[in-house]
Amino acid sequence: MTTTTDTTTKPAAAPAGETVLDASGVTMRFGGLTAVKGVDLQVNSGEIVGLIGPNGAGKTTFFNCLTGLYVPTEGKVSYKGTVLPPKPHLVTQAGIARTFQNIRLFSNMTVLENVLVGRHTRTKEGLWSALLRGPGFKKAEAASEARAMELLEFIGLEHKAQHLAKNLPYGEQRKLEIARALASDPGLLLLDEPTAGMNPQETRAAEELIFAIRDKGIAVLVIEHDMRFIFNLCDRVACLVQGEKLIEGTAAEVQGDERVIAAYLGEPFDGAPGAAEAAEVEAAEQHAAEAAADAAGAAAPAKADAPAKAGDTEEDAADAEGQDDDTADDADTAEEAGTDSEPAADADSTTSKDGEAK
Ligand SMILES: Nc1ncnc2c1ncn2[C@@H]1O[C@H](COP(=O)(O)OP(=O)(O)OP(=O)(O)O)[C@@H](O)[C@H]1O
Repeated sequence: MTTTTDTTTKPAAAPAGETVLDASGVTMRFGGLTAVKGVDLQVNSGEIVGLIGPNGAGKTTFFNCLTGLYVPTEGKVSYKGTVLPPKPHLVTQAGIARTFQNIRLFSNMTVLENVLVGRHTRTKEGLWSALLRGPGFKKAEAASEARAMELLEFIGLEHKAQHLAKNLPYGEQRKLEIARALASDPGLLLLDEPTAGMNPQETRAAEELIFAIRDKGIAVLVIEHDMRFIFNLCDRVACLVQGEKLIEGTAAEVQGDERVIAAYLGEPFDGAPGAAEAAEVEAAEQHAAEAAADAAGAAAPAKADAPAKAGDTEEDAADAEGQDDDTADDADTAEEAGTDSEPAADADSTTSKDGEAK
């Protein structure tokens, strides 16, 4: 018969300063899209590290690479010096837990049961043992339940242990997710937008909770869009832009970096990730527009004095009209050509011009 073992022993808290997470050169491609590009990031014990970046910067994809949900195209992820296999359950077993951007509770289970689910990686309950409910199983079950209640007390929800998860207010559901993640006794907790949808009081409470988690010796890596929250909370902040790490530093360093501000405002800046690709696209568009404008000029009736060549505006055409004897014909020609050779910056009109030119 399979024996029941409760492995409730907590992993020893890392000594201060030990590298808990070491991600190096993590790259994730989806077909032609590089969502994460060569990202290096370390998180040390005793630290709260923030990961920020505009929408679509690759933050969640990076989390998914860390937790084995995605197999990175390149790079490796180590936890306390051991390279992690890209399998979520093995990553959890190793000591990394996470929450998700969207709440993923078992809504028809009680608060306590939700936390107990999070304990399963720390217990080994054999099938026979579970079916027969022998003394070993009962002991393990009681230990798990005690630990789950301890966690509920820690997040302030012990009085709601028997409530259905779906009946909790939003802020408490978020807390419960954190308790469930903590139930696997992690050394590193990854939080994906833990305060999304929270009111200011709930956000403040979440901040307190994360500090308390750090004080228990658990390192935290947190994605969040609420900058006040991030800069208040984190010892270090890394900013991703278009999949690349733009900057990493203290809250003050990152907060004051004008490239970060520009990235959030969507303004271009020298050396911005993706800037080279954007410049290539711009040059190609410019080239196509010039070619189309030339073709439009060539397609116009070949009158030596006709003004309707590429780049001429309608005003030019109208001026020329007055200088030409064949006024009616030239006016039509000039109008068409002038309209068709509007400044070449508009990619859509470039396409249609191209079509017409051919
Ligand atoms: N499974 C997938 N298949 C294809 N593309 C994906 C996949 N997951 C993410 N992406 C793309 O990768 C890019 C990064 O997405 P990701 O969700 O990681 O960004 P994010 O920084 O977390 O954004 P947000 O702050 O809005 O959550 C986006 O362009 C997204 O569309």
